[in-house]
Amino acid sequence: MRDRAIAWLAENVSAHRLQHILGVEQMCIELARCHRVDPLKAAQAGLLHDLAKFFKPTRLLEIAKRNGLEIDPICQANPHLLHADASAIVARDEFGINDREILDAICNHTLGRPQMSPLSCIVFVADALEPNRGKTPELEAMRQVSWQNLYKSVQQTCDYSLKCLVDSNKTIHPRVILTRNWALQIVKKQMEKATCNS
Ligand SMILES: Nc1ncnc2c1ncn2[C@@H]1O[C@H](COP(=O)(O)OP(=O)(O)O)[C@@H](O)[C@H]1O
Repeated sequence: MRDRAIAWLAENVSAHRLQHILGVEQMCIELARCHRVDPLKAAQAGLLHDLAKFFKPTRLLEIAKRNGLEIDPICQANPHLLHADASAIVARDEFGINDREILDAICNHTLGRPQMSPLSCIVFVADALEPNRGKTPELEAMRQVSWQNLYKSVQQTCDYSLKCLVDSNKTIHPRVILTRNWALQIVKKQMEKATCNS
């Protein structure tokens, strides 16, 4: 499957995006080993997360409608946000992926989702932090956290994405805020527990 997926990606995304995807795949494997998640599932989700990245808005809307996805007003105005759901549909239809957890991790890679699985958390943070994203001190510090605390890393990734969206004057999909609040709540509970035990 991997070779076929890479050949498919080479035809359907840019060389730069393919590098990013391979970086996500590798970081997913390493994070999965670190956080005791199935590395095979993580590798597949990482490799397939951006299959529909270069699909045109009309195609994304058409795929979403055909598959009965709910298209909220923000996705309607910015169909590119549907590339995550569309990638999961391509993963299922072109590559025979039927594992719900893998498909969900692909769907959740851009906006996250409250209560998402550890596998989804891994793909969400790897998408933002894989090495090709750059070597700024902020990203390097976030990478450190990703090995130590997956939920803290989800929260930081949401904060980072929110800052970028505000700075570039973009409409913000509220699901990333819900994801951030969910992860923050978990981190706060972890801290309370650590204080109680000390
Ligand atoms: N919460 C959000 N609200 C609105 N747009 C978003 C949100 N999160 C990401 N985006 C936008 O969606 C696009 C895809 O995001 P992402 O999958 O993280 O892309 P990339 O891998 O290119 O960084 C980006 O252009 C980003 O600005």
